[in-house]
Amino acid sequence: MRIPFTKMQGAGNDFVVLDETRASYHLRPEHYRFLGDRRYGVGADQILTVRPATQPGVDFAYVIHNADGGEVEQCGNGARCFVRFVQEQGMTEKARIRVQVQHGVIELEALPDGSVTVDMGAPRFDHAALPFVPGSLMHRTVGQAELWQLPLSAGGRTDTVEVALVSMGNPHAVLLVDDVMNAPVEAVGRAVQALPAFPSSVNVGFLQVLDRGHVRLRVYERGAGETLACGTGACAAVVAGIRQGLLDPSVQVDALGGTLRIDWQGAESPVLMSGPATTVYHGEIDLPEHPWLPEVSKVAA
Ligand SMILES: N[C@H](CCC[C@H](N)C(=O)O)C(=O)O
Repeated sequence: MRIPFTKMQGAGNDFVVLDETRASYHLRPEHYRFLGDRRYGVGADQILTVRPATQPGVDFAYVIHNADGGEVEQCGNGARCFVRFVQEQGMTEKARIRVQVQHGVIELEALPDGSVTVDMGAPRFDHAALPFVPGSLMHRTVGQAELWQLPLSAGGRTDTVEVALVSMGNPHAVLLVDDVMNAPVEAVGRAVQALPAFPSSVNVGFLQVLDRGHVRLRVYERGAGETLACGTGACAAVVAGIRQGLLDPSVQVDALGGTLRIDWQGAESPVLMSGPATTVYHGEIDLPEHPWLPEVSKVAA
């Protein structure tokens, strides 16, 4: 099956965008894995699909699959690319659109300077929202945040990391680090994701606070590994920092791949995210009915 796609990126988090507003391709997880593969397919952290809205007062539906083929609830950098895509494709005349995702509706606005602002909705902290199953894990309270002590066994040693938990529709565990560039992102990220406390896995953020309005962040994402930027991860990290009394309501987030701005007034207010969204190229790909990919474990990441 030959399908058109658009390659896009937001602060280095990259996407394959598919238009299913006229017809569905009826893709399976193996197809999304193939599209996301950087050797056999197009290569991307996530695959974003535009579908017709199924509820009133909404312009489009927005479906997200990680590179591992799994469908997920939300993608912030992808949302900015989503609105850029539907505008460039002439699918809407609006500068501000409402888009339905798994857990609700988000509002996206493309600004004249080329950046895009997204109302990502309010964060949630209840364990069911992630989900998080604490079992016998210990925690302490700092400011408004519960900080959970997670035992990680790596290399025969058991260390403990302390995380704040935030749901942006998708699950995030955020830990504070002194030097994000030397943080053991993959080792700790994988170990946290493997814990039974996270039955649906989790995105793991490594947050370095530079001052009350400026942070550095790296994220080991569920279903994609470390990405150059994570929009929902930036939202979750800033919310976690504000709740611990470390950050002001408006924060510049420096990710490896670019800069995002996150604003949150606390409590039930929505998290607002601003940042870049770029179309890289348009293409077509012959998608095999039964794509073959090597075992990831045998192939260097
Ligand atoms: N890996 C995430 C989805 C993509 C999030 C990220 N790319 C963003 O910009 O928010 C998850 O499994 O929840």
